[in-house]
Amino acid sequence: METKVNFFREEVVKSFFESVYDGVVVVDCDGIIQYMSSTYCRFLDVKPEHVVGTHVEMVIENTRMHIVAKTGKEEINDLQLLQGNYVIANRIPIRRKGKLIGAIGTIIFNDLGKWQEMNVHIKKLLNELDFYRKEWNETNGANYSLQDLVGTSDEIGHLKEQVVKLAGGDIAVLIRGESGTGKELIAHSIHQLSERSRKQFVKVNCGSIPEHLLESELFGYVEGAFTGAKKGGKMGKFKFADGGTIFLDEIGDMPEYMQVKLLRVLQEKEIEPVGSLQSEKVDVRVITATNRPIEKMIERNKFREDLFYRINAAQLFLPPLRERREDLKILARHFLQKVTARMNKRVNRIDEDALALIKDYHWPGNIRELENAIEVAVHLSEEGTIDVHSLPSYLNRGRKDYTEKRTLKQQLEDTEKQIIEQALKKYQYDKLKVAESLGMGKSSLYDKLKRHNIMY
Ligand SMILES: Nc1ncnc2c1ncn2[C@@H]1O[C@H](COP(=O)(O)OP(=O)(O)OP(=O)(O)O)[C@@H](O)[C@H]1O
Repeated sequence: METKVNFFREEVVKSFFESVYDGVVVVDCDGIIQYMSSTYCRFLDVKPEHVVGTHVEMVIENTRMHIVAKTGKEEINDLQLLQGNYVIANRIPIRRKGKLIGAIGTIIFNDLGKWQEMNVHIKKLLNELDFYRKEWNETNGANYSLQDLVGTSDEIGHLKEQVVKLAGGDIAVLIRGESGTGKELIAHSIHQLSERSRKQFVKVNCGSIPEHLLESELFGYVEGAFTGAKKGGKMGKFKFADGGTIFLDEIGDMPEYMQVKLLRVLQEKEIEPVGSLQSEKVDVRVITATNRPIEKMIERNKFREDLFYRINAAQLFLPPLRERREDLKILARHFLQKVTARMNKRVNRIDEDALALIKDYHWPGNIRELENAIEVAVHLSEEGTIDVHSLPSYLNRGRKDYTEKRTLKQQLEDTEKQIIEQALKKYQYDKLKVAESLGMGKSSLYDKLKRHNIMY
């Protein structure tokens, strides 16, 4: 009688599992499958006798059964990607006399037609969510802070001190430096450290927005402002950043008519959306960045001097990577860690020859170029080590050209050019100061500027 009841009980449980759920799996506390319903086996195209005794991760993709069987924390209505589609998964721990002995998991995808329809809908929504999340982070979030600024050189140390000093208060900061030196990272850090950090950080790349759209992007527009204007109008970036910080990247690329409008906004602290007759107050801290020689542009009437003084209450200068070579090693290692974590590939060494090559190269694209080079190297590396062969070949070529094909005179000329360019940047293109700092007369400086074809 007892065996009959047991047999009956087992059959009831099995039929229940088979009819109510589209898939049932039971694992022990080590994640080993003890039971899998026949519908689940059919769905995964496996045989029950092959899966029992196997670790669940070997059979079911994206499973978390072994985790629930370890932690004892149930997971209800989780979306799990299985065979290219999402199913609803429940994972419940099994306990005997209070002791965790495994877990039971169920999945539902019931009416296949309906479910596929819903799947398409879910995937579309998840894709959209992903897109908006990225977009939001890119434009509205200060994703970096001062801790992300890697480097042990005096230049970086000094820069960090300046950032801390300038962050508090509402002073307008102009960040200068070649492309890829970390200007955006500094802008994020200033915002993060300021009293405005709980409000928006809004980035606008003045160089990449088509000229005719820039005004409405920055200041917004009202309904009916122009053909194609959205119903209800559109909020501009300045309004969006209200209470927070706006980062105007590539300010040197701002068209001249917009420079006038921007100056007015900075002076009056109010914006006028396109098509509106009324201005609106905004409270925004302005941080700008450029890699262009603004002083020279002012001389040529390409940039307004009054705007320059508005945005330039304080200035931070980011030296190019080739001028702080002592940071190269630590930066290369930093990017190695970052890239391997993202790619899930184990590469934990950069050998001495590869490091020497990295230190020799002149890095015209600065830190961004270094980051890309390390990413390539991680892809190409073998046996967990980056060597000279895994680094992009142009690093090698650069060194050969430089040392083998150039005469001493040419190399001295190159160095002279580099020193003058650095001094020009340091003294913001004030030729008198540059000449003084280099111990030469102004006319001799002009001769060299011409000879080296340096723009000034
Ligand atoms: N000191 C640093 N430590 C770590 N990462 C850095 C550092 N400086 C820059 N980076 C990284 O280098 C990349 C380029 O930096 P960023 O975009 O801030 O440069 P940028 O000067 O604003 O460039 P662009 O002028 O082209 O816009 C980013 O991925 C940034 O995180």
